[in-house]
Amino acid sequence: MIEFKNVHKAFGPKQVLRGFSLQVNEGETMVIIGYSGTGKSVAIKHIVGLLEPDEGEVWVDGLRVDQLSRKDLYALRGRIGYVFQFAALFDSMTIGENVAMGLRKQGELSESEITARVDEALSLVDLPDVKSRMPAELSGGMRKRVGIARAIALRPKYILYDEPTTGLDPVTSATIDALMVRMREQLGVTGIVITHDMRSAYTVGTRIAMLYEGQLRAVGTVDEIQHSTDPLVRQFIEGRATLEGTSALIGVAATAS
Ligand SMILES: Nc1ncnc2c1ncn2[C@@H]1O[C@H](COP(=O)(O)OP(=O)(O)OP(=O)(O)O)[C@@H](O)[C@H]1O
Repeated sequence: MIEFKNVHKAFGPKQVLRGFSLQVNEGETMVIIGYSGTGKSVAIKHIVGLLEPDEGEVWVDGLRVDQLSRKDLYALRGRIGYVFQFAALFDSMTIGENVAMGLRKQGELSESEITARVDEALSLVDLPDVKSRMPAELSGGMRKRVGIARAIALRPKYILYDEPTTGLDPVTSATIDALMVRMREQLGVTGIVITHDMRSAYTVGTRIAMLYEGQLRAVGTVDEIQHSTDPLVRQFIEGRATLEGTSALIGVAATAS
């Protein structure tokens, strides 16, 4: 289980998280939605200790992340796959080497075991034949899938996906969505997905949380969020424009006119 408890985080004078609390249970895929710059990426970076809270706590499997020794933090990171927004593959390495990198770093498997894991991970993302290719030879969508393969090669308990479908065409996005569902259903991976794409949120989420002004605004099943009566949630999920400083209700009027 992953739990944020009243997390505050500022960068200089800029207060980003202002008492964010959220519980992510085992086996679920929690989608986090919210306006740009509201702190979604900042929140999930706390899970792997890339950021530390100014106040509040982040717990993973009963461990308080900011109080772990370096060694325990590395062990925790081994259980958490992180798929970054820009599937940052190393351009000078083959796809196979990219996927193997985390396993080599862990130093626990023999070369033949690593090869087997890389093959397995690439088949799981339906890219069995790209091992010896270079990243530049692949499309953006394929590179995202390689990023997911690299995460699952470590057989993580959790995967954090930061905007996995941003910049992809609808068909490729649907492939990535299907893959995230597969990770949960077939491998039992617990996921957290940050996305702006509501179609993707409804497809992959077992629950959806909305972050607003550094706090949890709403959390619920897909159905609950789709039927939310909170005007801010409605405005966001319906993608309605509003002018800064105007209320959500003015947004409704503007759309209707
Ligand atoms: N290391 C950092 N130093 C200073 N400011 C930061 C740092 N990381 C994030 N921020 C700021 O915190 C705010 C929240 O950023 P974050 O990336 O979490 O937003 P987000 O909700 O994920 O947005 P988006 O949907 O656009 O990715 C932004 O204003 C960002 O500039």
